[in-house]
Amino acid sequence: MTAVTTTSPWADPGDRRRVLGATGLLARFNHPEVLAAADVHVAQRLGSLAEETDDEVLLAVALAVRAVRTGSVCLDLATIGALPLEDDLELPWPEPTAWTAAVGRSALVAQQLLRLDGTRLYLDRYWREEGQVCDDLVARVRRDPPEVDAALLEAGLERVFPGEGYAEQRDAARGAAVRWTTVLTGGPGTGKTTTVAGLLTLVAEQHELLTGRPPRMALSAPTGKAAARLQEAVQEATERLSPGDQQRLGVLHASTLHRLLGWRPDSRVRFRHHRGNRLPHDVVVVDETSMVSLTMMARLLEAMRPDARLVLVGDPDQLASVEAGAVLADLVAGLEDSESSPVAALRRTHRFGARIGALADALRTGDGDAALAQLRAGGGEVELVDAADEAAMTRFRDEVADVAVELRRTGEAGDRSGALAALGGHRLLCAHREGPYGVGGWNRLVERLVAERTGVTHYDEWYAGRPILVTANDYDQLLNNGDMGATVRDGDGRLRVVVQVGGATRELATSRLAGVETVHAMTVHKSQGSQARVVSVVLPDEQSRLLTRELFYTAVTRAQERVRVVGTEAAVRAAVSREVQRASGLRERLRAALAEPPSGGVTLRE
Ligand SMILES: Nc1ncnc2c1ncn2[C@@H]1O[C@H](COP(=O)(O)OP(=O)(O)OP(=O)(O)O)[C@@H](O)[C@H]1O
Repeated sequence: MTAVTTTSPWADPGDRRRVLGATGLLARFNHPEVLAAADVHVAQRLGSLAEETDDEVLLAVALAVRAVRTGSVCLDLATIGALPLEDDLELPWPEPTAWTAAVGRSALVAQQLLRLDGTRLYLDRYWREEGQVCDDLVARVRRDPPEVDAALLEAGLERVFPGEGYAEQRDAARGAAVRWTTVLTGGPGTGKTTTVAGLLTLVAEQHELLTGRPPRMALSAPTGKAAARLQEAVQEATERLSPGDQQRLGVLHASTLHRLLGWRPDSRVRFRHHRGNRLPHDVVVVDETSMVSLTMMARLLEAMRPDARLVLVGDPDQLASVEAGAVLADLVAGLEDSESSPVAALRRTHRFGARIGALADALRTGDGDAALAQLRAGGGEVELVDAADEAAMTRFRDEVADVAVELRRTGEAGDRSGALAALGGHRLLCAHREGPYGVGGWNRLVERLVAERTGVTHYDEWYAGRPILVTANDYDQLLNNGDMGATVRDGDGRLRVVVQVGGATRELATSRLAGVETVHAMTVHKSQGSQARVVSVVLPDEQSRLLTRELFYTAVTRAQERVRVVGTEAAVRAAVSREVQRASGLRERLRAALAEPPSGGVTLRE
């Protein structure tokens, strides 16, 4: 059976505060495993606003606040009582049917501070956003398709995606060319970016024929790092097109979704572009859509012109957004079975070896036996290092230290390209930040091993060979949260940091870098959207709530050539069987809406 965790890695497991004034069920559930103090406070506040005193209703409110805090869009009253808790914590969960009825009678629901849909309970804002995403998408899917010249399209498809090797991408692009909305999914290396570049050429060709001018195209991604990577990947894919197609596309720039929609100094969730001031673009591509939250998707959809094409690209099996929602996975599940499905799935891998692909597939489908079989099959591309085998662990630590020693050697010699090659050659990924399996512990261990080997200790924050991770967007230095760099010694003895930003290399004085951390090891969450030749994944203890299928899959698929998993069989099985489930009603709303006949010309909300 599949275990389910609703815990998000962004929940605050450290919040052990208890609310002194809490009574009844709120006090009972105010436990680090369930309700944080903030959840209780919000429930008390809303309760007093609406003069709601029912203990079970107030518990539901606090749990709805908790749900959003841990990545869900809503709270499902029917299933929340089955939440697996550590320490076999026994809690007096209300009986779901009576509980739902009590919530339904509440003044909070009557006053629309909360919304109840079946057994799903929402804070009003998320209910509205989910409804808006559903309505806007259904309207887009049902809109009359864009005009295309079929003969020109077919000729273009044959030119851009020639032969059997591109058949899957050709089909995906053919479908996308005749739709306003496309959800293009696929694991790493399945050719998504190649498909996007080819599709944009074809769309440009059609647009020019129809309007006599080139289309306005926008490339975007949820983070600066992902946007830089998208721009680089599209550039590379474009270079493989014919000169005529390259000219048609021109030079495309990518930006963050926030920047595309237009920052507003007065709001984090409202933008310059919205339903009353739509984006001017004819085509908008969003990469890494798995990292897009429900709120951001709502803002994007309302800012899109109905007659502009939207291409959402991503891998729905990866970890979802930091904020509430698992929108990409919901869109795929909610739309893929409909007659007018805009989902195009790429399955054939063009990049990594068969073994990594097979391991990723086993993880994606939750097949623990197949995952272990791949990990134990030998051959080097995929490997399991048994955490209980001391000799194997010593070898592993030595190999990790080898990378750091190479960074140190190249860094001391001022060898920029050597240092960047060492940095990009290997990535050590952990689930946790701290603890015995965490990033902090590994960083300290590696520094100690390097000190033992080289005799140089790391008392200073900066040292030649220090690998760094940029942890906040730095607009002055044009650095993105997630960029990585290596510290090298200059001819004059001073330390400099070389950072790979997109396709270019930048060099900065250490004093100019504010938000950085040492990155001999990094968390899987931070590794999202980046890749390395060799990846080592240190699995935490099998009890760890962070150990999920999505986390494991995301980690493994960062590898281009080789992946090494460090852990026990029990940890591998625990990871594969534990899926993150974020409660949301989006997929059901989409299915229900698409199952209904169109109500005489659906139009986009104005
Ligand atoms: N049909 C194909 N035949 C051969 N090689 C291909 C094909 N499609 C893409 N490739 C190559 O495979 C690699 C991965 O392609 P691409 O970057 O488009 O995939 P992706 O899904 O966007 O990858 P990711 O999201 O992991 O970066 C590239 O080197 C690309 O040139």
